[in-house]
Amino acid sequence: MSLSMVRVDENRKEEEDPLLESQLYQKGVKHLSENVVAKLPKKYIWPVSERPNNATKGEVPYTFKSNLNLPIIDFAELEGSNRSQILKALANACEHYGCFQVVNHGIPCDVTSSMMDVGKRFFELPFEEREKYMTSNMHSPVRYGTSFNQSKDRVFSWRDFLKFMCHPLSDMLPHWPSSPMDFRKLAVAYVNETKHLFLMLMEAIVESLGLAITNNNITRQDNDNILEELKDGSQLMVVNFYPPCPEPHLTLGMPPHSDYGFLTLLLQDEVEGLQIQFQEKWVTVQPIPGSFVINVGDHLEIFSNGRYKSVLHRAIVNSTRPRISVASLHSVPVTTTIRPCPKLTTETNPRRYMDTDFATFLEYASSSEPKKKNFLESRKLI
Ligand SMILES: O=C(O)CCC(=O)C(=O)O
Ligand SMILES: [Fe+2]
Repeated sequence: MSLSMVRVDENRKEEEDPLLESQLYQKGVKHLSENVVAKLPKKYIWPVSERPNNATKGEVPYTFKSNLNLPIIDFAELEGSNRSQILKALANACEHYGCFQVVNHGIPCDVTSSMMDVGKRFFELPFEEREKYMTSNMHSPVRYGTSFNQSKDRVFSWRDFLKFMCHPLSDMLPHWPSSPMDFRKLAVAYVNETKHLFLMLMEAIVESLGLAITNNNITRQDNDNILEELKDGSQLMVVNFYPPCPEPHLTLGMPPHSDYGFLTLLLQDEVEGLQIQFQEKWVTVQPIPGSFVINVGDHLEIFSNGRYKSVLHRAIVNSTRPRISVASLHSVPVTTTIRPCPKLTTETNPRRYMDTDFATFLEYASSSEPKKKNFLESRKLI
């Protein structure tokens, strides 16, 4: 295909052949950023009200730069005499922010940096190699793609991604990319470490909800057996790649959404881009090298009967630096029903969400455009 066919002119009258043009967009933004454009193609231009605000042309759109201190949880302190204080901080973060950063989490630095590095090398492979994993099938164990849902999105997002399922590991592993050659080895180490950290965090979160968890008086009913379910639960890894964008103030790397699971463990490089909504404003999460951003997902909001809130977040892009993030999404097994924990509902605080399961979510996600917290809204009883 001749790229000149989609070269963007001054007035953004770009399309000579809509079919060729859409084929080009389907190849993703890495391809686009390497081949065309001094201006952003129309397909990526978001309505004014949804663009990153406060940015002028050519600037990196750092909205509301750093006037928020996102809670930082020192994971090592959870094991010490400060545990009850840290649990309070955790509860506060999950109730009021839906998000916190974890430092001293115990995952070796070479495991996190190798995952970032091999993710980056995957996106450096020739397109023909990456293309092998392109599919619109949401149930596929591995999926390479662009935007959010490239067969449905009317406006595209400036992101390419690689998603791979991780549970059960031995069944999933043979489907993962075989190139770069060390991809599987490094990703397995990362998957195991993040799963362990997720379970430790959930143990603390269950305790912070007032559900007994001490070794001597743990009761199955109290925590509704949730920790056991999570041990055998689903894990999805998403590597996001955001190349430099010619007009970042007009687009988004990822539109506002909440994650579906219990928690997402997000590893980001040193380039800013993640924003969370806090008190109706978009706030940039300052990367802390080696730390994880932890997002409360919809399933934890449901389990806690609305006490902990899933966080609305999005990614913005910039004109100079590529950015990578790796999200690890965790939940119960795909066949398990998710419902408010009975211990957290009372006559005066009745159940706020109806039963839901993964199948319903996947159905929803593949049939409609993601809009904010719409899925969760559709599960609300009151
Ligand atoms: O890249 C980011 O910072 C956000 C990624 C994200 O929200 C996701 O993968 O669900
Ligand atoms: Fe997300």
